[in-house]
Amino acid sequence: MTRISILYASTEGNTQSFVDKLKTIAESNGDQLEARMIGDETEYANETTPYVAIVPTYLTGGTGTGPDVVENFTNALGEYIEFGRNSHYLKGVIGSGNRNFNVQFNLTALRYADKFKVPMLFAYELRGSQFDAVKAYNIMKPLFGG
Ligand SMILES: Cc1cc2nc3c(=O)[nH]c(=O)nc-3n(C[C@H](O)[C@H](O)[C@H](O)COP(=O)(O)O)c2cc1C
Repeated sequence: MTRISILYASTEGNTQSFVDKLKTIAESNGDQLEARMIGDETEYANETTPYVAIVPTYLTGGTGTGPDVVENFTNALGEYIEFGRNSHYLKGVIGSGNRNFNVQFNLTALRYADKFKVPMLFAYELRGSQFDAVKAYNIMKPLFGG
């Protein structure tokens, strides 16, 4: 049995829906998936075991990709990863967004991967399909020894 650990942000429920799909897939494979949502109310804590971050994209400002871009709603997750030694346990980032945003698609996850020097594991759109969730699960599982 593999134990997969996820920290995620979800403002409108799409990422929550994707995480729920991942949980069902993990359970049907005899694995465990622990997922914690990180929001403005979350107390900082020291992570002591590996995890993957799943983050949607909410950006405004400038050209969308330059230095003047502003991250909205998902900052709490980024700050939580920055806290203490938490970034040392981050194994990679899964991101989402809406392709209507063109070059800004999935940009927050790309920015996190760059900032924390971890792989950008997988990207999907909105709630993600069952196929997306299976792919993401298969990419994540080996990172937890599975
Ligand atoms: C105000 C706003 C800004 C957004 N900006 C982006 C963006 O820059 N790039 C992108 O790919 N998706 C963008 N999206 C789409 C969201 O990332 C997408 O709907 C995502 O699934 C939301 O996840 P959540 O429901 O878990 O919060 C934006 C959505 C909103 C409402």
